Amino acid sequence: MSKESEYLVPGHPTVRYIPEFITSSEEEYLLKKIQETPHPKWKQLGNRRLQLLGGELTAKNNLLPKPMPPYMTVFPDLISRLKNTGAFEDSPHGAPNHVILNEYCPNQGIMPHQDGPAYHPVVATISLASHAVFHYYQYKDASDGTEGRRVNPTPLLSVVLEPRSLVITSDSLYQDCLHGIESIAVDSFATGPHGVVCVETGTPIANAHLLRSPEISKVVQEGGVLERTTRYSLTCRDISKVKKLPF
Ligand SMILES: O=C(O)CCC(=O)C(=O)O
Ligand SMILES: [Fe+2]
Repeated sequence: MSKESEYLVPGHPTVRYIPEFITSSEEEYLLKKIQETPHPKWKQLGNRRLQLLGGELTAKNNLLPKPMPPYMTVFPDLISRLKNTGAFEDSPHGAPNHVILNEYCPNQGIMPHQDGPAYHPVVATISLASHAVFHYYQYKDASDGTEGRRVNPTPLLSVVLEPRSLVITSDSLYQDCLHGIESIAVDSFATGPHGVVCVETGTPIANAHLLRSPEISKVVQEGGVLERTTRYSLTCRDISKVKKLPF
């Protein structure tokens, strides 16, 4: 499914955006299961909390495997559905074996970062409950003599992630670029000479024509604001090295 050109973000063959990857009733079910999770399963970070599904990474980038919750493997069986997209065809296990469940309240985001070498370079992210504006960034050219790798603050590419959508990032966009979400409560869009841009970063929204929700696509096409509510995301990847357990 993901290989179909209708889902490609123009100019970026390494991003596929698939709206309505899950249904509203599946979303409702997943949110209920997530909200029922016992408190100790959440890891509190400085500005958000998360759960690791499928196990933890060791210092040497091995996965210490643990069973996934039934909502990933039994119903709605998101792992099989992700496998069916074809995105993990060439990955070591042919399917994701690790998922980060992130919770973002309004005003929470994630700094531009790279996901690191433990993973096969394909990431599939399902969004639940709220939209997000997801930015991909490049490093600045270090040939200007500066030390270290500075990030160009203007995103290379920005996409709107609707609730229930899937976004698949792979290849050079995964390996060479960074990605992040601004820590704001309201996303604003304004019309300009080159179409609608995200006001925060000044970048056009590359998947505007692929959006499915009438409310979101109206704002992204005509300008306006989208207030964030709490968003949950399931970031699914395949960790190459899996530690064998002694049982
Ligand atoms: O929540 C998202 O959409 C992105 C999460 C992410 O980049 C990560 O967990 O590495
Ligand atoms: Fe990430």
